[in-house]
Amino acid sequence: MASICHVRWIPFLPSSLCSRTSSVGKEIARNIIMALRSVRVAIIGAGAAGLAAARELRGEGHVPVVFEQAAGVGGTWIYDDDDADEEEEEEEEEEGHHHHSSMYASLRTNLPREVMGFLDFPFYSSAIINGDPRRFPCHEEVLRYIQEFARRFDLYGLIRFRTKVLLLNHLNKHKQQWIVRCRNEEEEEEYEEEFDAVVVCNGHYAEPRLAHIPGVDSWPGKQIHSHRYRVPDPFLNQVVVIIGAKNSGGDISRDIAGVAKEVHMADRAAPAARKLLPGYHNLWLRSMVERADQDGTVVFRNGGGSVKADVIMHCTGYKYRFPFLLPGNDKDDSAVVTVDDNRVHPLYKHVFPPRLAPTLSFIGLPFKVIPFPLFQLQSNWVAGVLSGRIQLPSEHQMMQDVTDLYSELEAMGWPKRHTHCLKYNQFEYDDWLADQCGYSKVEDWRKHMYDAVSEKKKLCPETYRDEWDDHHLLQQANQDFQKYL
Ligand SMILES: Cc1cc2nc3c(=O)[nH]c(=O)nc-3n(C[C@H](O)[C@H](O)[C@H](O)COP(=O)(O)OP(=O)(O)OC[C@H]3O[C@@H](n4cnc5c(N)ncnc54)[C@H](O)[C@@H]3O)c2cc1C
Repeated sequence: MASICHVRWIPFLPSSLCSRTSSVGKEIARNIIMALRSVRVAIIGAGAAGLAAARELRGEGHVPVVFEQAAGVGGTWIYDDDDADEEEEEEEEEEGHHHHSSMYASLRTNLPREVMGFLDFPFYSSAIINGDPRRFPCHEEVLRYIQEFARRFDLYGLIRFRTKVLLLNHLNKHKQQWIVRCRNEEEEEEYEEEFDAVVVCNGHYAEPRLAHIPGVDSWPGKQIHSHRYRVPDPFLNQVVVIIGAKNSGGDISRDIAGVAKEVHMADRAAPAARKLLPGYHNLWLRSMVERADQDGTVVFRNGGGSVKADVIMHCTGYKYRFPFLLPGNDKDDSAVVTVDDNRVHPLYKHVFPPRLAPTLSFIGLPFKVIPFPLFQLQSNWVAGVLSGRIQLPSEHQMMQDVTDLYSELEAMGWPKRHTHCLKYNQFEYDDWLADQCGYSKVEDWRKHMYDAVSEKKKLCPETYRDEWDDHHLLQQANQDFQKYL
């Protein structure tokens, strides 16, 4: 690192740290004049993760440049009502146009705004006309919030819009610097630029993962993935089988039930006997799909019956994809990272590939988490490691940590594809990061509110967004937010 970086005196603390310092942070504050390295960093993506990274990196004294293939900030939250089919989308991708977002028209957040927002930039309801003041607002409100974050922290000037990163390559055999090859859509030109480090924030809700259904190739109906779902109208009077009953599956089933003839929501955890959902005459919970037949029938597992269906919709999640990384060869260790059954390997604490740390990092890979605060903590960690404020263990120790994690997951019977799922330990992870960064731990009210909402969602999937009983937590959150006004 030393040969490629500029050493600078930085007489201030990293941006968001100022307001959330723990005793470790105060210790850092005492040594307020620190010699820190400043590096030029390429950030791929201007979604919530890329913006958090840009803010933290600049706050630490680095020089970030954000590459964004779309024309605006917000990533996933930019709703796009064009329901392009697969072929069209592939063509668009080849031509370098930005990928399709996965938002659908009726989407409301599945987290309350208090929980969802960045740690020191509360997600208040926007005061603008046509704003959505609800606790679980529509997607437009989230986009406005992200845009406001970019404005408030003056990030727009760091972003090169309509510029897609095509390839990342090492500058030399010591692998200390990166060449970013990109294409500017406006100028219709490709160019290369050198950076000391790269932070990958390209999101992971764009590459659909499909359920394997025996016989589906000769089944005559239509298959789509929730990635392409926008509005219920095309499903008028149709019989629709939805695979997956998590956030998207649950919401889209209810959305479609308003117009479809029948909706059958298949879920791994559902019992064999079909169950009509309360409040509906045409929406059933079914066991998982066993096979699809040539005559249009879809058969459910465990003797769960069958139905003649027009459409199968896969609400089965997404795959990690980094098309700008050379695939390399896992055997001779030349691959930057590999993606095997949705495990991005090897990554220390889901962020740094040990061999290339800290010049390459990934923000936002964990799922089943509260994303924005996690992006902020990971970004501050990366910024601190790049400047030398925070130390990483040796490459060997980081690899050992990765191996230990895999052994733990295996012992728990956890599938490989859930390597980055932090369903049971997100707060432990967040607090570990906070500790590294000198932040205070994630607020207790946020943790309790998240748990309370998760429970309520399970019990009352129809109403959890509009009825709640966590008033005391809400009060604590609002009190806490006062300090950021
Ligand atoms: C349907 C749906 C509902 C959700 N609901 C919630 C919710 O209620 N609450 C919540 O907190 N989270 C929710 N999420 C999770 C959401 O994805 C995260 O909140 C967050 O927005 C992800 O941000 P990101 O920056 O990691 O990725 P993205 O928002 O996907 O941003 C990635 C950016 O990288 C750009 N990019 C990708 N490749 C390149 C390239 N090669 N060159 C240049 N630019 C590139 C993309 O154009 C995009 O702008 C939801 C996600 C989905 C799909």
